[in-house]
Amino acid sequence: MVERRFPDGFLWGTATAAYQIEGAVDEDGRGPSIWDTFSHTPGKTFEGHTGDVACDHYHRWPEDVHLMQQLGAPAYRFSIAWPRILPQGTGQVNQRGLDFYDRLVDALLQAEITPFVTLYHWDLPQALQDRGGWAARETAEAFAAYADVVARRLGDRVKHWITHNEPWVVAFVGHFLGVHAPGIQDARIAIQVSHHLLLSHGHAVPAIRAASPDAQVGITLNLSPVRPATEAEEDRLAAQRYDGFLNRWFLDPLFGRGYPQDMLATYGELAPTAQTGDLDAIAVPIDFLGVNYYTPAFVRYDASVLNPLKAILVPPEELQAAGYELTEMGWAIVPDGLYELLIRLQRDFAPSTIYITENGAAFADQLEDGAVRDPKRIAFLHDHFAAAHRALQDGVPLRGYFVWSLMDNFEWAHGYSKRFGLIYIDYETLERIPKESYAWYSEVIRANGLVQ
Ligand SMILES: N#[N+]C[C@@H]1[C@@H](O)[C@H](O)[C@@H](O)[C@@H]2O[C@H]12
Repeated sequence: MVERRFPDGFLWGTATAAYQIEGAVDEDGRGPSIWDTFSHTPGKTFEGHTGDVACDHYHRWPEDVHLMQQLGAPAYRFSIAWPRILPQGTGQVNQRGLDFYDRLVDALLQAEITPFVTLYHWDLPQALQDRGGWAARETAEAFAAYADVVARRLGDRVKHWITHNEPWVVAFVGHFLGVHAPGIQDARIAIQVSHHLLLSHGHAVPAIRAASPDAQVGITLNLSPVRPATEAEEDRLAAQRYDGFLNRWFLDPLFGRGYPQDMLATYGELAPTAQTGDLDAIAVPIDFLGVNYYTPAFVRYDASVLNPLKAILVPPEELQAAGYELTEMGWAIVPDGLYELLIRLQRDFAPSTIYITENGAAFADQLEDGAVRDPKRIAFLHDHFAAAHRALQDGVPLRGYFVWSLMDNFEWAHGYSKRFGLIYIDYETLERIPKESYAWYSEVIRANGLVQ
């Protein structure tokens, strides 16, 4: 008995990203990316892990497509490695790189799986970083040219395009915190990078549409409801600033409102340099908003922090002491946060369509007697699916849900120490072992809903 049935045609899927699963970093003309450089820099990743081999998806993709087919998910979100297509970032196109994705797309369609293609999931060609990276306005133009090349090759078959994955992480984790590639720690650069990422999105959308008629084009943002640690005025104001930093800084310009005035005031002379026409380009209408949701942001005021936000995240141990269950990432498990986020997006921005382009969790998965029992992941997904269903019933235009991730993979600075997959990867043998959650999710897809 299906208690929470989703609409007919709801797109259940899984998600991955090129650098996290492909490996084959020196094969078929691929150029180096900033994550090749970063992961090979001592001290940057867990135990020096790199994406050199990853899950070897570059060679094992037929098996992976078969596993998707067996799962029964009608959609698959993956990213294209810019350095495979344009090894120098611009200029000479590497046909063998295009050929790989051409074969993958054809195999997905053959398996009746709808491809959702993310054009940028963090693996900037190192050659572009050497020329300033996302801090340079020229990289925004290079991205649009790259989007054009890919859409011309795949646009007859790929009809769902995501320009960027999580520009907030690219800008602030890669250029302010410095714990992601390229490892820069500069607030002014990070804010300027956020502008160039949005500008590149604005220039890529028309290029994609020109090359891929009737395509649906969107962008994926990492978004969270922001909750003050206490009801104290200073915490509430800090949460408001953090909401501006994390959510509204991207949502407002994408939905035609320009940068939020309160954040421009907070940033002061750190505010980005924009040219006439930039905000109009960024506000190009999109067909859907991709939402990556993992956990709320719990925030408290802290005058001692150097950045102008004067806000810090409540540490995981405090959340745990307050009764929240945590994932292996130290993120509080709050399914209602997904409902709260979706309702807020519908109320404040009213996107025509929303896809949850990532939701999932890392747990301490163990291979025992050839099987991986992951009840916590099943419970996590069940409760988040239920929250999504509730939002659907309250009118949110949710059209699909991609579980992060199809398989365990290279979790950026955490290397292979965090497992998010529905499929367990034995990194010694690269064997794929579907976890219990894989079978459970397959049942949800077959029933198109939750059965209890
Ligand atoms: N951490 N974590 C898991 C997951 C990461 O593996 C993805 O690449 C990102 O898009 C997003 O951060 C979410």
